[in-house]
Amino acid sequence: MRTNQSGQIVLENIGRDYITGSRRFAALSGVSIDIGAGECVAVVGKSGSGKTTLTNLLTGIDSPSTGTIYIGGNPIHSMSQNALTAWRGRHVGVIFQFFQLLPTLTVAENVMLPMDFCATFARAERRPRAMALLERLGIADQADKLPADLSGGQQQRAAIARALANDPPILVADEPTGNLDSATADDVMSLLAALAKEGRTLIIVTHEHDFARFFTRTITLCDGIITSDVQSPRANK
Ligand SMILES: Nc1ncnc2c1ncn2[C@@H]1O[C@H](COP(=O)(O)OP(=O)(O)OP(=O)(O)O)[C@@H](O)[C@H]1O
Repeated sequence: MRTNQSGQIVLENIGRDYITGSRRFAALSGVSIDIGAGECVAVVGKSGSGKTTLTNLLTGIDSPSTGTIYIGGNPIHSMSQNALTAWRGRHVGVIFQFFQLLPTLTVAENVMLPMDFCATFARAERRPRAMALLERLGIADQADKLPADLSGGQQQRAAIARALANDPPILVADEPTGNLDSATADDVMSLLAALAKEGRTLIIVTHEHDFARFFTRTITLCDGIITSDVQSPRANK
């Protein structure tokens, strides 16, 4: 279990405006959240409510128009793009609906990429670490295949292994089960929830209400504003 606060996320009065021509549109406004290390948080809301905008801010893929974001004490709202990219590689694992594995690299090479990019592990340690992660995700036997040769569930497991490559304190997943059948989706969500129990912070955008049991907290967005923020005991403890 992690004991430090590197997984703590504090957003204060966040706004994100998009400007199209002469129109300014507030995709998020007045969003303040304090998420403790190890929380497993669902972000829900109708299409267009601002969920992806919020996750892009948490991963440093995007920056807020107003407000502050401190992650593990780092002021990511004020970092340069280069600093953000370096920070993200070590601190946040990102999981996407459509996996986004590089199609020309093997599964193991995909998992090694974040380690290669950040040089977090010595070169000789990278493949063994990738194999250990794939073993943990139950797909070590797929390591030398290309992503296209795997099922959707296996590809998402590979993407989770890649997200864990640099042992980040935070995982952010945008609709990670949106492209999977319901049994596979349940397996993937169980896996993700287990990672939160190790002390990682998990933020998961989901449309699926069946998954409420996996979360310790559910944040609902509507038109860019938080309309509810409910803590719940994790039922599958
Ligand atoms: N680059 C952009 N330029 C202009 N408007 C944008 C841009 N990105 C998002 N928006 C708008 O911001 C609002 C929030 O979008 P966002 O993608 O965050 O919603 P969402 O809740 O993730 O939706 P979905 O569930 O459909 O993915 C939407 O009205 C969207 O049209």
